[in-house]
Amino acid sequence: YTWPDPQLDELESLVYDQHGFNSRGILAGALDPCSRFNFGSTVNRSNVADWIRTAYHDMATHNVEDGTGGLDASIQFEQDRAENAGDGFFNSIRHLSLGITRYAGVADLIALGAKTAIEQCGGPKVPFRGGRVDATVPNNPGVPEPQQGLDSHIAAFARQGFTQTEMITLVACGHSFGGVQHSAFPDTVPLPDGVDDVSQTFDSTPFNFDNAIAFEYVHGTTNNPLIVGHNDTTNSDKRIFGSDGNATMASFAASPDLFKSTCGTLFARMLDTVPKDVQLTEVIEPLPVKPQTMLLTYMGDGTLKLSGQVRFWDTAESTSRSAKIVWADRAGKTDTSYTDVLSTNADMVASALNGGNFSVLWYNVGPIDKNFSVLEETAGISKFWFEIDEGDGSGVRTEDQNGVGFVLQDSVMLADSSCEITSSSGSSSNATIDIAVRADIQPSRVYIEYDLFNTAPSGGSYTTVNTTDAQPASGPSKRASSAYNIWTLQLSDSILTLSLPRTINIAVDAGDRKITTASFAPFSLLAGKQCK
Ligand code: HEM
Repeated sequence: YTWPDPQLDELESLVYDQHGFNSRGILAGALDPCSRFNFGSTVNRSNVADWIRTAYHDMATHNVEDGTGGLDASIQFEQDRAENAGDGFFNSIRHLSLGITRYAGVADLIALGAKTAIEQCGGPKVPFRGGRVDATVPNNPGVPEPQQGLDSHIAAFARQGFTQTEMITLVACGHSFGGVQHSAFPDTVPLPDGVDDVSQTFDSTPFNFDNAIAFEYVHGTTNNPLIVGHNDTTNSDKRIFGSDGNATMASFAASPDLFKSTCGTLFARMLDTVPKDVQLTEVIEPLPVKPQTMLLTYMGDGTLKLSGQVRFWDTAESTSRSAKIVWADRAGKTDTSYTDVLSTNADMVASALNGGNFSVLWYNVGPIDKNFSVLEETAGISKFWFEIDEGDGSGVRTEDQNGVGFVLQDSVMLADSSCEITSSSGSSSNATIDIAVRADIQPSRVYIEYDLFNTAPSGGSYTTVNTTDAQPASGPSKRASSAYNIWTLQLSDSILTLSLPRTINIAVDAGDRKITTASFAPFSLLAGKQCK
């Protein structure tokens, strides 16, 4: 895709900004190490296993015939059903919902959680698409349970869109992680003396993806409670794995690579099983060069400040490299003076999932100690791009999205006269957000938009986009120019308390056009700049 695209930019960041500088924390941050469990001390439980099981149970209500159900976060309303025994769903959703925004809802975060867990903990690469739509009511029941017979399981997977061989595979892929808990399945897993609860694992490596689930089954060394459980009625993995004479499981026991690649395909199908009217995005690939939070600030002294950061994917640190940003003015023309350095330092490195075998390098726009470039207000900007010289004689490389450039509007932006008033105790702030609107725009409305995090009485989490309108500003501190007019609004910290993440964007409606800025965190941007 081409930058900027607010939804795809956010999804791309959730998928790829996982470790190191500018990492998001919510996903891979909770899987480090893979045995990490945020909700108690039951031996052998993990976030990894809970997130994968949550995605399967949410998807498992899908009906290929009528297109209902699928990965749509309806699991939020289905947790009192016997087929959803255990507290793993509640825990997973509580954590993953911290990441929701108007661009990615609970269902996308559930899918991202599973994808990240699988990849971070030794599993196959799972291509990711976004755009799932959160259900507001429960779906029809239909998650398979261990006491049900083989015919019932074959029928349930067929309803979900999977053949018998795919059923064997998907169960093995999922049960490469985690185990069965006594508290949720007391008839399947007995409680040893001296502990409150226990989880008996499906294989000897419950926190990492590998083919031990198949190897130990085929070689008769398994301790999987759904295979060697004392109560044969609940030995569903035994019936499922043996249902084709062990052919599929034997092939996985013999080849870790076959198991991994087959699981990659089926996990992706599992995550992309959605209600029929949902249109998923393209597969989110990392942008090789990705600007982030590129913001213009109206300085009121004839200049605009351009700040932001740029991520170079699969790029190692190099002392011989020089990199610069170049821009075109509002009229589309460039000039030898329309350029500045990009700068980086040793802290600005990141890496991909699973440790990654390559580096990701971030750069500041402008000198490292400034992190901005200065533009002429009268000239403005329409787009920018990057010129990289590796210093190895190969010449200058231009990164401009195949000639399109990185388009940036200069019609509306934050004004530098914005400031905050911190309460005497320092516990709350009120911000004055001043907004510069280009004088040749006739706005019908100037406002900010921010996501508010809500919890419905039924237990579901969702976001709403709230707005606060600005008014034309007056007074000497609001330095309008012939090129820009100033609008202003008040924003209280308490408004943003429920906002996750605490970011806003400025928007202008003009005619049938809506023009918006990138989102920014107002209070951290103002950073104690007190109103006079
Ligand atoms: C006939 C189909 C299936 C049955 C009967 C079944 C049954 C079970 C049971 C009884 C548990 C224990 C849950 C607990 O103690 O909280 C479990 C755990 C788990 N299941 Fe399945 N499962 C099936 C299919 C799948 C599939 C297709 C996946 C994913 C692709 C999956 C992923 C998991 C994971 C990751 C766990 C571990 C959870 C943890 O350790 O907290 N299961 N399953």
